[in-house]
Amino acid sequence: MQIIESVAAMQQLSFATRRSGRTIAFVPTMGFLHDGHGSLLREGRRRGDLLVLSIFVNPTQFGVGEDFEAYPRDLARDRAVAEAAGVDVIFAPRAGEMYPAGYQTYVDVERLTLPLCGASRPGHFRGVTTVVSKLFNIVQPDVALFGSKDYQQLAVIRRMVADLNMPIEVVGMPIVREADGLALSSRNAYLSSSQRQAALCLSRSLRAAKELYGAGERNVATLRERVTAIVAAELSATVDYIEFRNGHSLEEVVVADDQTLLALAVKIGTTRLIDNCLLGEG
Ligand SMILES: Nc1ncnc2c1ncn2[C@@H]1O[C@H](COP(=O)(O)OP(=O)(O)OP(=O)(O)O)[C@@H](O)[C@H]1O
Ligand SMILES: CC(C)(CO)[C@@H](O)C(=O)[O-]
Ligand code: BAL
Repeated sequence: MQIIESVAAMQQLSFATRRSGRTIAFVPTMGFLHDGHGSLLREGRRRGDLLVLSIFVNPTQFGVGEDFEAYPRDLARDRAVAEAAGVDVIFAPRAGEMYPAGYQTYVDVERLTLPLCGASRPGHFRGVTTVVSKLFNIVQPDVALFGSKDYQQLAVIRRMVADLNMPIEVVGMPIVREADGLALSSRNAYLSSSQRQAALCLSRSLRAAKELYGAGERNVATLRERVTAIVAAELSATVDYIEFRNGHSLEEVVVADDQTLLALAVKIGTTRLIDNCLLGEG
């Protein structure tokens, strides 16, 4: 496994790989790897000849007062996880090379970025689509893999790839959870053990909404009441949003169907966690 920090060296390897007729699978991450990343890497290993993992804590997608500095980092551990997953190249650029002095170009997806995390984190998706475009230009993947834990991010990237005619297959992967339901997330590392217990209110409330939906409830107001009650029962939980949206357009819905996305963002103490499900799935 190679570790490449230079943009030029990564680009050279990508072009050489494609010229030789080999395919490239790409998993972009911010590091501090867990088995959610592991599932993307395993699928990437299956789909490409060269498997590239990027590790870059992207400053442009963090707002003022967010956790850019505190974001967990452990390159030594990530190396071991990547090696075990069969990664060929870790691309870990420095921020100064991705955003040198004079940098002023951004990619913006319009409507899909307005609600949900886009509303709570102004500028977040502009940072994501910008860095992902740059990474795509550097790594030149045939296929790129993203997790549906970040459901809106996946939808926004699919839109960007279609709108900008990027010749890349975007693959969305299911959410990997702990045995008790908690969605794996690098930010879970911020939680104390009591907060870790409280954080189960996210997955528990998704399950309850799915059960209610499965029993025939279609009224979003009723479904929302159930979810809100479960989250509100946790003293350390503060709701950022509880939203029922069309799983494709992300427009708000009042009558649920199988394609309705239930998306949550909840702060446990100061740690903001997200989770989601489609009401008709599973
Ligand atoms: N539990 C999970 N299951 C499947 N994919 C996941 C999971 N968690 C993260 N991913 C995916 O891994 C990729 C990299 O995400 P990232 O490095 O931000 O990890 P993260 O755990 O989501 O971190 P954060 O704490 O910032 O939410 C994204 O495509 C993301 O959707
Ligand atoms: C896609 C991504 C690597 C861009 O920085 C990030 O948003 C993430 O880890 O989901
Ligand atoms: N997992 C998406 C990256 C972020 O929260 O900034």
